[in-house]
Amino acid sequence: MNSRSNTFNQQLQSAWASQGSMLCVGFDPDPKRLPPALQGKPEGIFEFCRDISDATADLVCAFKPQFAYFASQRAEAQLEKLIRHLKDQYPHIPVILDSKRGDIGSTADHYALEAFERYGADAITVNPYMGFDTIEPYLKHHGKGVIVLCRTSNPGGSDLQFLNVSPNGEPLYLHVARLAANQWNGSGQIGLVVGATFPEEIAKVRATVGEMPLLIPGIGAQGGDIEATVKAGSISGKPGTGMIINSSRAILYASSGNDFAQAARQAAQSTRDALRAAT
Ligand SMILES: O=c1ccn([C@@H]2O[C@H](COP(=O)(O)O)[C@@H](O)[C@H]2O)c(=O)[nH]1
Repeated sequence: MNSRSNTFNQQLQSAWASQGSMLCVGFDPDPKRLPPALQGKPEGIFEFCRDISDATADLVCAFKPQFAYFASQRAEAQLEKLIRHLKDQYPHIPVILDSKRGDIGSTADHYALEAFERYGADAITVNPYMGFDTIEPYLKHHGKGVIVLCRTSNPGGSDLQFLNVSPNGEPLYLHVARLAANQWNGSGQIGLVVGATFPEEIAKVRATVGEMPLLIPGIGAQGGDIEATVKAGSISGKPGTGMIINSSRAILYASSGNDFAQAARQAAQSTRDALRAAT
């Protein structure tokens, strides 16, 4: 990042203010669910995501491509092209590469290069299970966002994240939140993933981490409650900030027809409006 570029955090603050939205549109392009006009097209995945980004860019504070959907289809070149399109057309909207990386430092160095230099993402999601030395390589990329899994939206997240890990009975996810806020965030680059399916835990995380940005997946297809989520994650005195609330399938597949982009816009608009109404 050159010294004149905005950091991920600055981009987010500006996007919350100028877009008036905490909605993040997630790109999880399932080849079986592409509209008829794009099925089997060599760049169908790119075109699908591009058209949805163009239809929703004025409604969002961030975009979040999910790496696995591209890699499983040998469509990494389409992911590169998509992020280039997003950065060219919507430089004010941060792009979060959701790849949930986690490995020893020497390998993490390369995951960081892949995310920030190859793909040009503004932020990445990472798994904290292997500890701080596996997160540090991402932080060397000054200004880039590093969003750490904390309390994930899936039911099985409770298998580990709810285990008590301290004498006062603190669950692992809160321990991660405390570490992230008090020890790992000297450079202000860290955010946390907390699922909309667990609003009580969102509130506990918010109480632990102050104003740290929270990436919140789980509304839409996973059924998370928008009102409860916004209430739990809000920052006192700063409405409309602090949360990047993701919806992927409910927006991408709002229509299975060739009108997919208009339908995605309508779904994104009503989600953005519901988030605003709950703020
Ligand atoms: O705890 C987590 C962390 C990440 N995700 C990702 O978010 C989207 C959710 O998609 P929907 O279609 O809106 O359910 C997807 O890319 C997941 O990999 C998550 O769901 N939960």
